[in-house]
Amino acid sequence: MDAPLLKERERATFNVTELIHLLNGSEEETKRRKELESWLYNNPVFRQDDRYQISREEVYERGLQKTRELVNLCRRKNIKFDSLDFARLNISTLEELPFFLHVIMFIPTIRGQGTEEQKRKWLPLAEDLKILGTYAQTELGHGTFLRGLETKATYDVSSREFIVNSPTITSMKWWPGGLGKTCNYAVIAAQLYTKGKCYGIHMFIVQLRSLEDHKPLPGVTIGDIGNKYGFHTVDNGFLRLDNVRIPYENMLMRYAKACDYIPPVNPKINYGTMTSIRVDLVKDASVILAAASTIAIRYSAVRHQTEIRPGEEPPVLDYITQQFKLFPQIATAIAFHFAGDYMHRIYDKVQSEIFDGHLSAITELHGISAGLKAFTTDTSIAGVEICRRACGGHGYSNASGFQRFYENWLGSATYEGENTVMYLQAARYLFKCYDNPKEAPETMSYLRYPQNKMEWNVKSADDVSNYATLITAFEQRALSKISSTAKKLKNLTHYGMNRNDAWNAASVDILHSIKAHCHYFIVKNYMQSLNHLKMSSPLRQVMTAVALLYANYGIDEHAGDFLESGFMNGKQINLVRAKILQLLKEIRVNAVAIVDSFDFDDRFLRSALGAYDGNVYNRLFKWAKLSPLNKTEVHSSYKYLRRILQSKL
Ligand SMILES: CCCCCCC/C=C/C(=O)SCCNC(=O)CCNC(=O)[C@H](O)C(C)(C)COP(=O)(O)OP(=O)(O)OC[C@H]1O[C@@H](n2cnc3c(N)ncnc32)[C@H](O)[C@@H]1OP(=O)(O)O
Ligand SMILES: Cc1cc2nc3c(=O)[nH]c(=O)nc-3n(C[C@H](O)[C@H](O)[C@H](O)COP(=O)(O)OP(=O)(O)OC[C@H]3O[C@@H](n4cnc5c(N)ncnc54)[C@H](O)[C@@H]3O)c2cc1C
Repeated sequence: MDAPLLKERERATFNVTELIHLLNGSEEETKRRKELESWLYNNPVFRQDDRYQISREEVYERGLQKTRELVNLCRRKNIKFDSLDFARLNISTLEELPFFLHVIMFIPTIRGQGTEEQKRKWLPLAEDLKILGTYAQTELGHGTFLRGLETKATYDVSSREFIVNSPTITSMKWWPGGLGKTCNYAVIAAQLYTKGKCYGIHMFIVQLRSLEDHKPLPGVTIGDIGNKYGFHTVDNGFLRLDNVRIPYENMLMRYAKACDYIPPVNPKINYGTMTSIRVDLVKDASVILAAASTIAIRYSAVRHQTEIRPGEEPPVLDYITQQFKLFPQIATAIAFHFAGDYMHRIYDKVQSEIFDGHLSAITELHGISAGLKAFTTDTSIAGVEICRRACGGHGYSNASGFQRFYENWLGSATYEGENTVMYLQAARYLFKCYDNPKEAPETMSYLRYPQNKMEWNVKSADDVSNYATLITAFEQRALSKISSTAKKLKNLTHYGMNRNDAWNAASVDILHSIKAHCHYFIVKNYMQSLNHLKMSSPLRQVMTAVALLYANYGIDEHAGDFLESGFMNGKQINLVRAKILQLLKEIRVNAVAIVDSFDFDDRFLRSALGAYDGNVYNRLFKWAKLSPLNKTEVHSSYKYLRRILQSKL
């Protein structure tokens, strides 16, 4: 192992294994995760060393080979698709596999919106992979505005069938994962028409390809939408339906009935699958940022460059600017880890209420999940890029491992709800609670108390080491934004603007308000989670420093907000900045040990810069030699080069 990483690990002041188990939930959870990973990583099909030297078609084919291996493994080990074990396996492959949507959206939509009879029919087929489905909602012309979707499902009473049709080019389904070449079924979001009346979006199970030869069925035009930033293993596809007839029983009718139409108690119950993925994305944001931080910190500990003191070329991790870039990323990854735990707890609670027929909580769940999905994906996407840039030239190489994270994760700002739209959806709920504070859920309970123009009684750097004062700072910042925006909305409507135009006119302020609220929630949840966790005092000291860094860094990053709120003054902002420098120094000794606690296998990171042994340069050279251009000493295209060299200008 590279000596610098050895020395870094020897300097650690806490037990790495204790933090690994804390982040995994328990020692047993850690053991189970590592066992599952070993089943994957020991399988050569999950290799990735030549990932950037193969074509899109080979990448897609590899994706299907991995799917086959993953499915065989699940069958051998009796791992169900809706199990925690499968979720762990899935994140460990960190490849969006072609059948991915089948597991995370097609099956859950049937499970959540099918009648008992429909579940009895379709779930065994889907769980046994007799059929492979996707979630086909987005169209060429509409992704966000679901009420604007154009695909039609017209009920034909005489034949007891639905006629599913794409009436225009913009109504073609566009983007669904696995739609292009993999899936033979889809849950299709379509406007339900019966007896000449439109009843809005409902979900319909439609067969797309023959189960015998996989050819498209009559009336089905289908294919891949072409190359994208990432998701190369996934055949995101297009689909045009030309009056395809499906049986009456293929409309998912747990909450609505087509014949003599009975509407769902809450029409947005049909959107439940999207909410479940948004909840997952909060924890995924933590994993992606933790992986990128691991690569950047380990590399920064072995990369020596220039001098602080003459004659000494230090690891770049000794530069305060490098620490200022990277340590907040570690802190953010841990903050989002706890936010993801919170989201899953809330989701499970609401799901059980929904299955008991109580739908009231779905608006709150939507409001919270939409906001945190946008906040954590936006922040982590930016964080991965900060980590990449912190690795200089080698960070720009595919050998760094960053591109694979980045190219797939970039999509999270768009899929499952474009982030601006999600922020505004969350804000819609936030301002409703502001106007009716008694209805505010626990996550917005601070709205119940009028904003007091409190002065932050912070006199020294030590005062910014107190969770309560920091939580109050973020609370007051959010309240200040929300109340001033609410006043703006009130003025706009008072002077005659209708509510929707006023909302649009104030939407930039609304965006700032909901982001401030999300930030407050993340800080509060982070600190309260740490307070509830049992840990040794050496570990608590480290975790406290990291949590304080997350909060103080957030104040520094948005200093204008805190000053504008009147809650802090310039002197106090400087105290925060002094505290940040003190925390960077305190964390430095444990930086490598903290990312070791994220416990990523090298075969997950697939990074010459972030491997556990720190043997960067040999790994880079070995990877470079894989380049197809190096198959021959003189490339076959030399004939062109020769002409260039011999040509006369
Ligand atoms: C590792 C992860 C891998 C992921 C792989 C990628 C797979 C990707 C799959 C997809 O992308 S699937 C498609 C995702 N598409 C979307 O998310 C579309 C987003 N758009 C919408 O959700 C809606 O169009 C909208 C933005 C909510 C707007 O709809 P509408 O115009 O009807 O709403 P409003 O008039 O604003 O009223 C909103 C009203 O409805 C409630 N609500 C909205 N959504 C939900 C929901 N999901 N659950 C519960 N309630 C919802 C909202 O609270 C409002 O209620 P009220 O305020 O009126 O009470
Ligand atoms: C990798 C990937 C995988 C996907 N997989 C699937 C899938 O499996 N199934 C599926 O159905 N879909 C899928 N999608 C589609 C995805 O859900 C949509 O792209 C997404 O919902 C955004 O919709 P849109 O593309 O129409 O963007 P638009 O809504 O057109 O957004 C364009 C711009 O308009 C702005 N905007 C739109 N509405 C508003 C508003 N009300 N207020 C303010 N600004 C607004 C947005 O903020 C954005 O800046 C996938 C997309 C990607 C990138």
